[in-house]
Amino acid sequence: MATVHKINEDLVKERQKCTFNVQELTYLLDGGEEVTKERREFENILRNVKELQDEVPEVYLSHKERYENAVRKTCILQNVRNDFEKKREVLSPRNIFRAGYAVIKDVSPFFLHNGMFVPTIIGQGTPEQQAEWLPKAKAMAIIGTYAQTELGHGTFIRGLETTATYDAKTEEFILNSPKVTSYKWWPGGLGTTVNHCITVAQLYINGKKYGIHPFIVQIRDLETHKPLPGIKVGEIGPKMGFATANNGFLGFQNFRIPRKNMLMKNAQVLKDGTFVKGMNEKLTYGTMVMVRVNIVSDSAFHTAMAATIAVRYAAVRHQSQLKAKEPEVQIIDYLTQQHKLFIAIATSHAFSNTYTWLYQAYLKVVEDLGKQKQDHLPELHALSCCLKATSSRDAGVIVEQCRLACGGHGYMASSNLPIIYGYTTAAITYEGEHTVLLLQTARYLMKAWMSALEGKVLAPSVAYLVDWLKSDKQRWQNTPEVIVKGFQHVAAGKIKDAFDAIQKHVKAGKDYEDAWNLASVQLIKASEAHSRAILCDGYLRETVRTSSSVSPSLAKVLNHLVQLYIVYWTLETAGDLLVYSNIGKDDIAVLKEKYEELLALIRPNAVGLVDAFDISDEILQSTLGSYDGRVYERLMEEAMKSPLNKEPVNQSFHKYLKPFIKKAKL
Ligand SMILES: CCCCCCCC/C=C\CCCCCCCCC/C=C/C(=O)SCCNC(=O)CCNC(=O)[C@H](O)C(C)(C)COP(=O)(O)OP(=O)(O)OC[C@H]1O[C@@H](n2cnc3c(N)ncnc32)[C@H](O)[C@@H]1OP(=O)(O)O
Ligand SMILES: Cc1cc2nc3c(=O)[nH]c(=O)nc-3n(C[C@H](O)[C@H](O)[C@H](O)COP(=O)(O)OP(=O)(O)OC[C@H]3O[C@@H](n4cnc5c(N)ncnc54)[C@H](O)[C@@H]3O)c2cc1C
Repeated sequence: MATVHKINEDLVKERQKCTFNVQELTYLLDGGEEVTKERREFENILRNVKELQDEVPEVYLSHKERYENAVRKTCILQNVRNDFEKKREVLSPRNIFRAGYAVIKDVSPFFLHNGMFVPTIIGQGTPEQQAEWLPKAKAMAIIGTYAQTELGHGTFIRGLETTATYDAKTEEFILNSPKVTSYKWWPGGLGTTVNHCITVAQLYINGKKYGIHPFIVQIRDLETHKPLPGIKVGEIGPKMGFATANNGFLGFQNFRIPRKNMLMKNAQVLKDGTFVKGMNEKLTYGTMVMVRVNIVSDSAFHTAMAATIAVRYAAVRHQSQLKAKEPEVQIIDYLTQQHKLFIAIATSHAFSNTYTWLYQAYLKVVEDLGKQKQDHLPELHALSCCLKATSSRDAGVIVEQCRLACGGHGYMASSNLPIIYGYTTAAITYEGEHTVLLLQTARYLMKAWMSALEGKVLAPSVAYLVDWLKSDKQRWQNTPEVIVKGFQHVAAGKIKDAFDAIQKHVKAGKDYEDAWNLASVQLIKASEAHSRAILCDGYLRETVRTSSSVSPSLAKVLNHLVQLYIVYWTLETAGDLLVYSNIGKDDIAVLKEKYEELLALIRPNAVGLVDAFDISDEILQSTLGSYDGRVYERLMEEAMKSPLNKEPVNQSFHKYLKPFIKKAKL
């Protein structure tokens, strides 16, 4: 029988202080009681699968062993999931995504299968293609990835070099990787796991180039798993994180695939080689839009993980005295510690709330596209770019801040903060590099500004530009609503400045493209300010909306969190607000006090708030963040698992140290 340990006394006291119902918040964050129940039930089943328990912590395994262990466990996870779904409903993607962390300590080698391969077939395939590939892909009879990036190009996908040349005689495409730079590089699972992939390649028909399109390609034999003739595939080697993601490379040499393997929901190639244009060529980029939306949700989860670890640890950890002769204090009672941590909790809520409305906006665009309507696509693209960029970047900063808040122990692999940092920061680069995505949003903002000047009606997310042009700056008040207006004024002011900078360069004789480049630092600042205004506005609106449907005690806490988020960012961007809004120095002084008040209000609920994220110990994988708070015991237990502690004297002593010391004595 498993030993039941006592819960750390500080944590017991913290939980007693909590002023709201933790369970109620968990249900709210999950999207309903049923979702929470389903999640817990599934996590509970996984907890009891003996084969999923690691005898040796993964960190001590070699690169190869780690990968093999991840594949082994991913297969078990998939089987458990299949059994679960046979008896009950299909698990929600978020719940299966969360459970994955309990099984694979790092990133699953199947990550891209569910994350991009299946969604691309859904988003880019015709009904016939879906009927052919989806059942096999969903059942994992075939396993795939998304192979777009090449050694030479990741951002500029119009520059991809893999070619797909149509041969009308055989009704096939011939895939080739003409140069080393045209090798696919990065796709998760490609190294040694998948047997299929979506390959994004330049289409050629009768010598004419038709741009990039997605193709389904089988790359390995389904029986032997050997690469098919004409395929060169392998793993790219160790990275900063993503240790078990099995990222790979791939090259083609006259590799033939049938015509029906080009995903043709948008553009088509007919048997005779006629190219039929799609409604909008950018719809080929659709999977990326979907993943960017999902990254906002991932960022919320990663932030919640780091916050849970660091807040629980801060409640357990005592260090230094506030007053002489008094006991050492819980480090969570240092205001500087609260400053580092409470924003982590609020940020996770801000991203969850943002994801809720952004995902609905995404679904609406998908529905519209089905009716051949694409009016809201540019706005969704602009929003998904800047919110992906800002949420992943903020999450990276927050996770690192949480690590620092745990002092030396945060640096331990067993805290799990290094792994969380690895996958959080990867998201800043993948699925569209940070700066590049901010610049995509900036393109939209420049057009919106021009439309605003022309008096046109703007899309809701940029409608504030019209208000800003129409009215004088509003009289400042230190209320969340007026502060959000202030963020919009900052965004509008920076958008105007960037626009004027471009115009100035153009007037001085520069090409528009050069002018754009010369103004691009201002452009990304405008995009960042726009993101912050959107995040704060959306978070505030969602909080007001949900507050009416939850208990008053919970509504109060949610209100503290959203205020903290807004006031935190006011103080962080005070310089901008002083330039672009009516805020005064005195208002900032008042807000500094308000911020300290909010920290004090949140303090009794800090542990309750991270408990409400309901991240099980198996998912958290952290010596510092477990529910029972046995921090020191767990650190010691984990240390004892080091292979170096398995023998009293390591052989290197006899081999190297002893002769070395002897020599030194002579
Ligand atoms: C089902 C969901 C349930 C919810 C569950 C959520 C819980 C989470 C669950 C699961 C999580 C799963 C997460 C899975 C994560 C998997 C990630 C894995 C690892 C990473 C994979 C990858 O990185 S794949 C490769 C990604 N690569 C990129 O992103 C490349 C970036 N580059 C580009 O996108 C383009 O090249 C770029 C846009 C930068 C430029 O393109 P270009 O053609 O040159 O265009 P440009 O000239 O600049 O602009 C022209 C015009 O087109 C417009 N536009 C551009 N892109 C789009 C678009 N995508 N959509 C619409 N319109 C677009 C652009 O705005 C321009 O318009 P105008 O200004 O001319 O009007
Ligand atoms: C962990 C991980 C997993 C990945 N998984 C996959 C996968 O499964 N499938 C896949 O296809 N790809 C994958 N990728 C690749 C990823 O999508 C690309 O790395 C990403 O899109 C960035 O492209 P890049 O590497 O070419 O960077 P680059 O574009 O070369 O960026 C380098 C620098 O140049 C700057 N830059 C580039 N273009 C511009 C511009 N127009 N204006 C201003 N600055 C610019 C960038 O801001 C950046 O600072 C993965 C990457 C990582 C790190």
